[in-house]
This record gives sequence, structure tokens and C-alpha cells, in this order.
Amino acid sequence: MNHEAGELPPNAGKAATAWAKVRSRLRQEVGDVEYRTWLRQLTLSGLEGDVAHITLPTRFLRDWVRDHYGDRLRVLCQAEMGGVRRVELRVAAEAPELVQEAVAMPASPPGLAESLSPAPAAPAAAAEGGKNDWLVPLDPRFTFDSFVVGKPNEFAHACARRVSERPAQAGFNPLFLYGGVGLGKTHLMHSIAWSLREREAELQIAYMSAEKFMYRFINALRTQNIMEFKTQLRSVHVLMVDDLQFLIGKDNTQEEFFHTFNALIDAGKQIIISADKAPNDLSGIEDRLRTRLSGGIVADLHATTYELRLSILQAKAAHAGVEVPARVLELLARKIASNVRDLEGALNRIVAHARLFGRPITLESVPEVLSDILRAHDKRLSIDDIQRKVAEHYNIRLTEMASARRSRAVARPRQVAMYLAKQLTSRSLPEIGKRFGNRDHTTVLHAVNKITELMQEDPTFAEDVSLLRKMLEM
Ligand SMILES: Nc1ncnc2c1ncn2[C@@H]1O[C@H](COP(=O)(O)OP(=O)(O)OP(=O)(O)O)[C@@H](O)[C@H]1O
Repeated sequence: MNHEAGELPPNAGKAATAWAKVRSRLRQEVGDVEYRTWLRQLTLSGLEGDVAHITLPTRFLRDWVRDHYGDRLRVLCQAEMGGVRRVELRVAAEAPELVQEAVAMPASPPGLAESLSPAPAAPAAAAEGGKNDWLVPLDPRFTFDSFVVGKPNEFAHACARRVSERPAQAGFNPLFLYGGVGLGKTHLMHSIAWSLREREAELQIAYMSAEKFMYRFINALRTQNIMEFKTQLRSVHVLMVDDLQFLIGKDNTQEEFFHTFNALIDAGKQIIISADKAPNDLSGIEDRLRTRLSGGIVADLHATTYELRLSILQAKAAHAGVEVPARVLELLARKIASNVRDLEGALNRIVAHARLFGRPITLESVPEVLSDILRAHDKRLSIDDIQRKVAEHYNIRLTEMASARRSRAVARPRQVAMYLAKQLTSRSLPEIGKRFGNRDHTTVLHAVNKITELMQEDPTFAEDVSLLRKMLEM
């Protein structure tokens, strides 16, 4: 026989019976919940030689079934449908030439397989896990598209991408993301969820904070609905629990979480966890749970660098459609180094302020608008900072600050730096002189007087120096 895959001949009763047996054995092996979730939409669509063609409604489901049930499916088809040696999984809408992903079968004696008919049509709806209306809704802003990748987060990002493309793969389950406050853990988790959902709308994804997990658990105990709680949770395909450190010291909740965790991993579901520390550093979490948490992949979100902060600001400003001068973004990236949430907050405030008062965003307006934020991030100004900023401003080398060269192009900026060092630090004249190539304190004094005088005479110069001072003070 030689049918087009997907077309079945009319006399297909025998094969239909064999296929029904395959399905029934699969159901027995994996259990009802898992079967309903992943396997009931399998349809035998045709036979070609020794190949059974099995159709699934989406590419996502096809990949999942291939990765998690491919071997079992092959063995069962071989056992129940003599003559079938390979199974090919295809997506319903794909053309036959797109059939890929053959699941290789060991040779078996040739025999039957003249004709097959489709199994009874599977219901269109996928999982019947129940409506998980108690789950936290996903934040539409947190997608892979809006996540800016840089050195500090590239590994975590790559792991998250990988899990979103091939969930529940060995080595990547669980995915444990950790890092300090506001560095993008939640953003990455939501991105995975959006991405999975985009490819498989029916997927049951549970995202919740560890606190919510505990709250639900305690509530279920109180109202004697613990079985429902367990069933509901274990029916999901992907479980994401944010801020796991919340379970520290909560022994009963940890116990329940441990069992849920094991049940889901054993059933081939993906688990994604976030916490503020690596599993091994989570003291107050039971050893056996900690071991399981480290059993997949552990990825760290490091503190941001200046470059990453600047890229994030540029992306956010562009997304908001506002014109923010580069110098303002640079200033924020330099000053607000703690975390991305604060950085975003500062940018939002500047933008809101400008819109509210219909004024353009300028370097001068920033200190006023952000005075409280900047004060909180303030650090003591050093002579190094001043030299670097002044050298950058006048476009000279930093080494010129300590060099013996006297040409105006370098001597004037050096004097400005000395002047600012005197104004903005508590260093004495000799101390300042020492940091400018071991110059005498009278040289520093001369510089201070000279700059003061020039500022009185030349308003443009005065403005320039004031601006530098403002930037340093921010
Ligand atoms: N790389 C990034 N690109 C774009 N936005 C980011 C990035 N990292 C963090 N953010 C943004 O910073 C804010 C804080 O991130 P998020 O809530 O994911 O942090 P978190 O690590 O989960 O913090 P917490 O420990 O407080 O739960 C969010 O608005 C998020 O969109």
C-alpha cells in the first residue's frame, strides 16, 4: 500500500482497533490527568509502509509528545500494530513534506498494516485541568521582546529562552533563577510563560509567588479542600513559583511544596523557581528540597553594569516614545546602580514630569525632579571622580590631570578639576596638589583663584563649570 500520509483507506477497521489499544495502554501507563493533558489529541492519520503517521494539533504539542512520550509511543505501536516500525509525528496543518521528527523503531517482523482508520476524533479542547482562576495574571510588559540582554543576565536569559522553547527537558528542569532585588527574575518568568502560551494557548501555566502558594495551602487546610488544592496544582503543565525564599522556616508549606514539586517533575512537567539566593545558600530550606532545586539548571542574574543599565534606559525611553537626551540617560545609568526597578522609576518620573509641565527633559532639570532618588543613591565624591568627569568633559586624557604639560588645552581643565576638588571635597590644598602630579599647594590655590576670577568675567565659562559641578553633585 502507498497512501499519502494523512489519507486513510475505507477498510480500516482492524488498524483502528489496534490504535485504540495503543491509546488505552498509553492512558493506563501515564494516568488519566497526564493522558488528558497531552495525549488525547493524538490521531492516527495514516500508514505508509512501516511508518505510522500520528497527527497533533500544534507544533508545540508535537514537540512535547515527541520529547516525553516518543519512545513509549513507538514501543506500543510496535507491540499492537505488527509491521509498524516507525512513528512519525506531524502537525495537523502541515503539508506532508514537512513531516519530520521520526521516532526510530527497532526492526520488527513485517506483517499487518494494510489499512488503518482514524481513531475516534479527539475533543478539540486540550487540558481539562480546571480553571486556574486563582493564578496571578501575567504582566503584559514582561516579555522576551522587552528584556534587554547584557553580560550580567545573558546566561539566565539563554536558559529562560531554552525552557520556553523546549520545556521539561532533562538538564533544564527545574530552572532556578536567582539574583538580587529588581534584576529581572519575575520579568524572565513571565516572558517564558508568554512565549509558551503563544505557541500553545491551552497550556496550563501556574505562576504564583511562594507567599501565594503558602496562603493557598493554608486556606485549603482550613477549609478541608486539600485534595482539590493538590489536584489543581498537579494538573498544570508548567509551575512557576516566584520568591521562594519566602518559604524559609515555613516547614509545613515546604513539605507540601516538596511533594508537589516531585509529582510534577515525575510527570514530566516544567518547574521554574526564583529566589534571592542560590539553592545552597537558602538556609532554612530543607536539605532534600534544596537538593531537588539544584537538580536542573541554576542561573544567576548578576548585578547590572553601566552598559546594561544604559541599554535598558535607551530601550525603555524608545518604547515610551519620548526623546530623552543621551546625557540624561548616561547620568541615570551612572547614578542609579542599585537595580533596574529604581532605574525605571527614575526614568518614569522624569518623563511624567516633562509631560505634566510640557517642558523638555534636560540635564539641568534632572537633579530637581529626582532629588530624593539621587540623594538615596549618593556616594562620597572622590578626587578621582572629579578628574575623570572633567577630563571627559573637556575631552582630554585622564593622565593629563597629573602631567607636567602646561599648554592651555590641558592646563585649564586641570585647574577646573582642582577648583572643583576644593569645592566639592573636604581635602586640603596640599592633599589636592598631591593628587595632581605632586603639585605644590600654592599651585592649587592659584588654580582656585584663577577659576573663580574667570567665572566672574565669562558667563559662558561660568555656566560650563556650574554644569560640571551639578553633574558631579548628582
Ligand atoms: N534586562 C532587563 N530588561 C528590561 N527590563 C528589566 C530588565 N531587568 C529588569 N527589568 C525591569 O525591572 C523591573 C524589576 O524586575 P523584576 O520584577 O523582574 O525583578 P525581580 O528580580 O523579580 O525582583 P524581586 O526580587 O523584587 O522580585 C521590572 O519592571 C522589569 O521589567
